[in-house]
Amino acid sequence: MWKRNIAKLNQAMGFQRSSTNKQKLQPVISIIATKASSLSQPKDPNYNSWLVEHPCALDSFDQMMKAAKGKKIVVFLDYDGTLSPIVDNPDLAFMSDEMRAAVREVAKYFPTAIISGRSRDKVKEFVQLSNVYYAGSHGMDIMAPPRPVIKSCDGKYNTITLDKKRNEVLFQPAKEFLPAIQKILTTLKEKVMKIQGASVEDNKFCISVHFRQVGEEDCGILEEKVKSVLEHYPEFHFTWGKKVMEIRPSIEWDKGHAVEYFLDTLGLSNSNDVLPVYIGDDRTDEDAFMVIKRRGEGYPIIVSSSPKDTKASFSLHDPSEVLAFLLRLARWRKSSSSSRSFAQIWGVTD
Ligand SMILES: O=P(O)(O)OC[C@H]1O[C@H](O[C@H]2O[C@H](CO)[C@@H](O)[C@H](O)[C@H]2O)[C@H](O)[C@@H](O)[C@@H]1O
Repeated sequence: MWKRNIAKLNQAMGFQRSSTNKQKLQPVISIIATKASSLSQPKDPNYNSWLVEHPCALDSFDQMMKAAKGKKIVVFLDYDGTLSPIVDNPDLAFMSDEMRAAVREVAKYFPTAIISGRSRDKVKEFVQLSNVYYAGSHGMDIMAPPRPVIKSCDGKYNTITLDKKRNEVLFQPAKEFLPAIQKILTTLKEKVMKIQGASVEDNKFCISVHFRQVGEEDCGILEEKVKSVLEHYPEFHFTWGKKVMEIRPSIEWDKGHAVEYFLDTLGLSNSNDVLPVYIGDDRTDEDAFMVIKRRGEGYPIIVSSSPKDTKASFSLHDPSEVLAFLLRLARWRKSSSSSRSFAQIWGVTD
């Protein structure tokens, strides 16, 4: 069983069957040791037919990279459910060291941004990498490369500031909503505290109300409470995520805009040789998938272990497949003709 899994994972990551190189096998062995890989589990028939429409990005890897030859790949990654598995306690959603190493490796060769619903500080604390860009609050809090481009949202939110020390720019299109967000947080915490298992997470420019650990009988009451608070704040709305209600200011800015913003600041928005790869698992990632689809070039990849309605073109079953994909992507780039890193090519420090 072990040997078969190793062979399967090696194949997924593009290693030769006959490879006995200990170093190459190491990450594979540790993946298997740390978590049960989806590759060892049979996939249900519905999933298999869904895969026809959304082929596995590992199986399609060679074909995808053939089309990517000569293009500038830019990598966008969601955090929860993509880089880290979904767990009951949001504070414990750590990513593995293997995943961190894979993201670090990818970011050596391609500009890489993490776009999360979490606060930017929180996701940075989880990821702990200095060679990636971060966007928190579903893209409403972006720390981007230092390009002098000002992107406006409805011509209203030109809030770029220069962080001289880090030499990066901060873009926060929902800054004016901060006082209201603080008020909503306080009220929600008071109300929600009474419901067992519910919790409120401060994501800076948005708020998450978690109900993963709330009994089914209390979920309706929780929803009513959240709605009753929002009645007093018409400039906010809520959306559903994975066992979470996400309260956000109603501005026209989402993960899709964040992708466009990063491409702009990287000076790539008008290039036709740019190929964004976006990997995400949740509804909010669909906005980014749509942007990539609209551009007509790039790979929107959904992480899902069950069939779901999505704008993504490719799929990965779970974070362990994300890990295999990232390792393979870095390995593909490393072995292609030029071994210059993204930092060398783009003139940035990694
Ligand atoms: O955009 P993301 O990085 O995917 O963030 C979306 C939400 O993710 C987190 O919640 C989800 O993951 C938790 C940990 O696995 C899980 O307990 C929860 O049920 C999921 O909804 C995060 O806590 C939220 O604030 C994010 O909005």
